[in-house]
Amino acid sequence: MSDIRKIAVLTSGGDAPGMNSAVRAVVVSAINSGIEIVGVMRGYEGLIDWETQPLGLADVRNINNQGGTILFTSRSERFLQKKYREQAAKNLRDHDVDALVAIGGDGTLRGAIAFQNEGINTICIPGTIDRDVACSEYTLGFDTAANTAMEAIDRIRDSSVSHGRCSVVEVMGRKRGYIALWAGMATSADAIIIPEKWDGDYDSIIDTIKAKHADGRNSYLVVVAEGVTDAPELAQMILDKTGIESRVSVLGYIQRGGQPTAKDRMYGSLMGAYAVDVLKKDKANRMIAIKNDILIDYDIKEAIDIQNNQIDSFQYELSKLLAE
Ligand SMILES: Nc1ncnc2c1ncn2[C@@H]1O[C@H](COP(=O)(O)OP(=O)(O)OP(=O)(O)O)[C@@H](O)[C@H]1O
Ligand SMILES: O=P(O)(O)OC[C@H]1O[C@](O)(CO)[C@@H](O)[C@@H]1O
Repeated sequence: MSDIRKIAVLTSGGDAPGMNSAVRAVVVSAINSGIEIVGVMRGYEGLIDWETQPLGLADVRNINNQGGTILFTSRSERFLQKKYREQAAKNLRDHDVDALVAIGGDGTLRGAIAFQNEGINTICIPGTIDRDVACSEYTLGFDTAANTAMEAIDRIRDSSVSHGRCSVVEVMGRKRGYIALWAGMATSADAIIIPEKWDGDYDSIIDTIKAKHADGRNSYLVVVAEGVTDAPELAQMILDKTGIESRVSVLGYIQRGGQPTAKDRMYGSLMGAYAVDVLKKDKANRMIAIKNDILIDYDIKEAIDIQNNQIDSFQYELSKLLAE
């Protein structure tokens, strides 16, 4: 019989489609196991201010299809300071909470590691559109974001073709190029610029566009991951060197919103239920992850030490080959 009687759940960092499914699965699994559950609002901020609400089955009914997070989220400057983490830990202890489930990206995981020092057992679920939690092959929200970006780029291309322009589309991803690679490959972009592979070779992009232009093509698509290069400067360079009118679209926050895909609902549900199982086994401070499409859990300190700044070279090379 597990010692866990009451748990808290929060979402933190950038919101990601699928977080609601994870919250729902945590709540339903906990209640089914006789565990009381409290929702912490606005991530680590709500933990510091004890902004919470008890969660019952009715609170999580019909939320699988909702974008964003019903618990709201934040980037908490205060949680970086030990005195506020102590306050948050005191709040949990004062309310007899035995463990915390934190759903978020690698920053949220770092927060959980710092929180471990305050004696709080935290289980993390990877939720971020960036797919940048290296220990896990998948993070909640990526599939929805990549599909949203793909659909937006499809629309941009319609206009680009009509006008005979080059579209430079900037997508999110923080320091990872997964959204750019997937959305770019799915829309047969002429060039995809991602941090893991970018060597600053603007000339090859210009040469590719010139060659296609000479071959009779009239529109072009370049997908750029945020932060790698300046999209307006790139568009200007394309105009200057090819004479082709170029326009920039920054997709921005539409990539974070919207109804989650089936994959994000499914993985959110699986990970949320798994997190409660981990607690029922009296495990502490674990990171839930997907490896070879199977759910596993790591010690959170081991999880953060897993680094992977690579992107699948086969996929990247194929994206170039298929950009005919
Ligand atoms: N080293 C740390 N110590 C304590 N808390 C931290 C640390 N790093 C991050 N956090 C907390 O975790 C919160 C979430 O991190 P961050 O804003 O980087 O988002 P994330 O979880 O990486 O998600 P996403 O990448 O999708 O935005 C931070 O706002 C901060 O409160
Ligand atoms: O919501 P904010 O704080 O502007 O953060 C934007 C960042 O969050 C993400 O959407 C998710 O981490 C990144 O892709 C992006 O760089």
